[in-house]
Amino acid sequence: MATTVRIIGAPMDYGADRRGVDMGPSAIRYAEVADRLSDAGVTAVDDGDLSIPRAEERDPNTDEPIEGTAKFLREVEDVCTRLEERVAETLADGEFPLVLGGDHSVAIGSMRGSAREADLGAIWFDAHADLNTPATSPSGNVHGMPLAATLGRGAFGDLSWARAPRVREESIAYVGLRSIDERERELVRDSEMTAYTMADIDERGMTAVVEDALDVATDGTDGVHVSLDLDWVDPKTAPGVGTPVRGGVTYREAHAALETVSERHAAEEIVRSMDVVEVNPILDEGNETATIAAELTASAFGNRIL
Ligand SMILES: NC(=[NH2+])NCCC[C@H](N)C(=O)O
Ligand SMILES: [Mn+2]
Ligand SMILES: [Mn+2]
Repeated sequence: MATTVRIIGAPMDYGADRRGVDMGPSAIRYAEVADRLSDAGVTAVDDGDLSIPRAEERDPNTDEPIEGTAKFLREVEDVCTRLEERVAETLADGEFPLVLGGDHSVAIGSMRGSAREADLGAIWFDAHADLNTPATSPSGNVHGMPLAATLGRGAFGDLSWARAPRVREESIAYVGLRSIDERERELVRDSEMTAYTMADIDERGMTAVVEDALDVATDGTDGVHVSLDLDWVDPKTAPGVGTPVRGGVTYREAHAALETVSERHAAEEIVRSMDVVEVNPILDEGNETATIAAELTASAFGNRIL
């Protein structure tokens, strides 16, 4: 990818149950994400972090006037509104926004910002569907809801999210699903989204699946958002995540996926924005998960063995 990559840290953990993902941006920087991008031949500029008050100083205010539960909803909205602005500005400057989370609710901000001036498709690399609404969520954690919020589904009170941006369900493809809540299953089945599960990857191989996912996300859109949740990778390989699910993608499959994205981008300039989320350094072993996050990011930007 030829353009300058602007790194935007979003050290937010309001959307997750377990403390620690707020340290994700530091850990991924420590794993030399900027140098790895330079090695891949792209210019990376670090914009620093959004300022985010610590969760202890806040009240989870679960008594929101909404149906169901969404903890720290106001706080998540505040951060995502600021992130949306930063992402939109970055794109307006002709640069590429790379958002480092933080829990997966940061994707609400990245996607809304990326979709402001474009019809946006997305590839969601994740063990989870993240399509819960406050009414269906078993946990009340907003990191299980970012796709619902971005699509304007569910009762998010009077939040700006209710006004859906230019993201259509049929332009979203999941890759690697393996943990879906009971009520969420119906939401995914009844949606227009395309879902490639781990079984699809077993059967067809990662490269073929990602090629198809790219077809879905580029069809009728102006560009693609890549959302990379590190719990997509098998927890034996990437243990530093708050909601690990066994049976995930291997180290090589993960690289193959991001390499496939970058090949298509090299030919067609399709990727507009990306976020790398859910790295939890407290649960990690020797910063391994953050290192994999940084490596996969470099693969997405064209880093190759030869
Ligand atoms: N981005 C994530 N790690 N999401 C995990 C979501 C887990 C579960 N589905 C929930 O709603 O609570
Ligand atoms: Mn997720
Ligand atoms: Mn996940």
